[in-house]
Amino acid sequence: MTGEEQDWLVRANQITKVFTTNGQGILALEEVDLTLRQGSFTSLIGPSGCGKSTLLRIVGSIETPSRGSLDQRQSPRIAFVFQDHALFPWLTVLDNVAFGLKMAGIATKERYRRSQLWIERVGLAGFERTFPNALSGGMRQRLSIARAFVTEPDVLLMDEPMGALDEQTRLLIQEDLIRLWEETRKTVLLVTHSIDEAILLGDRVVIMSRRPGRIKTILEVDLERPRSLHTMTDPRFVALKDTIISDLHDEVMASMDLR
Ligand SMILES: Nc1ncnc2c1ncn2[C@@H]1O[C@H](COP(=O)(O)OP(=O)(O)OP(=O)(O)O)[C@@H](O)[C@H]1O
Repeated sequence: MTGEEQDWLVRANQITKVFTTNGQGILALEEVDLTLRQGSFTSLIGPSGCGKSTLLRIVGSIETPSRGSLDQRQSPRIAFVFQDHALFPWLTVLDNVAFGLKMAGIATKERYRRSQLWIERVGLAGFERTFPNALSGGMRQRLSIARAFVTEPDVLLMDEPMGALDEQTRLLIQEDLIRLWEETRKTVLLVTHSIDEAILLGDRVVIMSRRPGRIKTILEVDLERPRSLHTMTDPRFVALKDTIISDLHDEVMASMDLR
């Protein structure tokens, strides 16, 4: 058996997804196979509209495939981080983080202890009593990350979590995510438009073709950990980026009918 056959946690098999709007069918995904190995970080990249979010939602069981199946091993607990934060504006930072633990039936004292720990880990100490609308975009994103990690999920599904942030804030949060991931080794699927982010964070980068989305290429990221923002200047990083740019360029041009 190969490593992948032994260690998989979630496996999408031959997933096809058709959306029907106004009587018209849109083929979003076609026969996609994707395996998430336990403790691995997978980055998913591809042209706009190729079905990345749809695939992530199917992997997280919040969308159903039209054809194909999803296998999960050991009923993994799944948490999401989305770009729009999905925070509760009427709850403080502390209560936003504690919310998932409350739903899981964790006793008050313990859920505040764990929440406080994660608030500190993402650099929000001192903001426990603040409401989300008084936080900057970067702080809100940190809060979303704390909220996802605090529930100790087996699988973390992140859809463009840093898409709305300015470059400096994005770099800081990428650095935080590298550290948090290297400490916790969650199984992660990250959808991103950023090639740098995909390589910097990922153990492998899955490149999708234009719609209907299929898996075009899977590239292993052969860069040792711990990583930092300086990893981006490593010649292997630059070479990998070059390969991905060529692959994506072909797909984006074709998706716009520019070839
Ligand atoms: N609920 C829906 N109803 C109808 N069509 C949908 C729905 N969700 C997605 N689609 C369509 O499916 C295709 C794939 O969408 P999806 O959001 O998964 O792509 P994406 O690669 O994540 O895009 P982007 O990179 O622009 O965020 C698109 O053509 C989109 O319009």
